[in-house]
Amino acid sequence: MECRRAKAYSSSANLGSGFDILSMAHTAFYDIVEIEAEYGKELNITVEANSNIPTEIEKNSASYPVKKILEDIGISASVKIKVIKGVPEGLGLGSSGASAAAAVAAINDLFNLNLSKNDLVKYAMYGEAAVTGSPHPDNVAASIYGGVVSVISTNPVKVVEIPINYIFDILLFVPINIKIREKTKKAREMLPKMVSINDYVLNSRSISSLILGFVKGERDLIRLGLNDEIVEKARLPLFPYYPKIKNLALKYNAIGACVSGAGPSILVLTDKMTDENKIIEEGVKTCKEFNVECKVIKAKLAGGVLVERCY
Ligand SMILES: Nc1ncnc2c1ncn2[C@@H]1O[C@H](COP(=O)(O)OP(=O)(O)OP(=O)(O)O)[C@@H](O)[C@H]1O
Ligand SMILES: N[C@@H](CCO)C(=O)O
Repeated sequence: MECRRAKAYSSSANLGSGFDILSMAHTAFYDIVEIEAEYGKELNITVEANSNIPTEIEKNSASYPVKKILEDIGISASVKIKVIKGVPEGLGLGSSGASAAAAVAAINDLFNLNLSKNDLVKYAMYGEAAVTGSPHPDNVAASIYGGVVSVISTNPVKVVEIPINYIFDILLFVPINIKIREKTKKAREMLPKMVSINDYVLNSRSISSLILGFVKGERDLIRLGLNDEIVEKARLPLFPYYPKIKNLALKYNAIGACVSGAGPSILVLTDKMTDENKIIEEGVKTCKEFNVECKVIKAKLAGGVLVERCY
């Protein structure tokens, strides 16, 4: 039996107004997916995990993309998938996406499929569909590529890595006593079907400012860009502490703050001008005011998915 082990990092999607477009991989957490396989008469996939995630093939974000790849290519094999969760689930940290990213990278290497990174993203999106009912591409793109990415097309999938020319650190406020079942699915149902032209313009300005800020290495543009008028506002009941945390992050001179993915975690970008300790101290107190216990994780930008042989 051949075996591959892949490691994929957590991610924060959206980055303000880049809903389903922008995402950032970070070193906060990672998932490992090990896949063992041997050719057989028919396709048979089993999943085991070290946490309470579903192990039905079509409901697990690691196994469903693997099934899709092997069916499309026409490979009959007996496949054992082991998911070792490191990214906490349902907290807006791209947990389902990290498993999907690791799984597609492992199966690609195991069967020498030579799929491009965009193909890996395409298949990993099935993992998100399995979990949330919609194949959002942003988390899986960041976990596969690493760094900060922009998904500029989904049909066909095209992901662009954004050159980052400003050095920053990452703080994540992670609520540890909130558990919302099918959180991303619910958060997507909260979104408006129509938006005003005014909000559309404001969001377009923010997204262009953020991308230009990263590329040109201009702090002020990144700060201006980390804003959203549509998605974060519609989902505010899921993270009522967010406006207060964002205000104090800006008060203590963070570069900016936004909701991490569909929440409830909050992403704060900092640099040497930021009073991080104050943000952490007052941010944790703010969470408590809302009866939420927040753990603060410091992280850096992470690289893309890595695959090795299992020994
Ligand atoms: N391999 C997997 N890893 C993590 N969650 C999984 C996996 N397979 C299925 N799930 C289910 O998906 C849900 C987590 O997905 P959800 O979209 O709510 O969170 P997330 O991926 O952490 O957040 P976000 O997409 O906002 O970053 C949980 O209910 C979990 O049981
Ligand atoms: N773009 C997705 C990311 C989920 O992590 C959403 O906000 O629903």
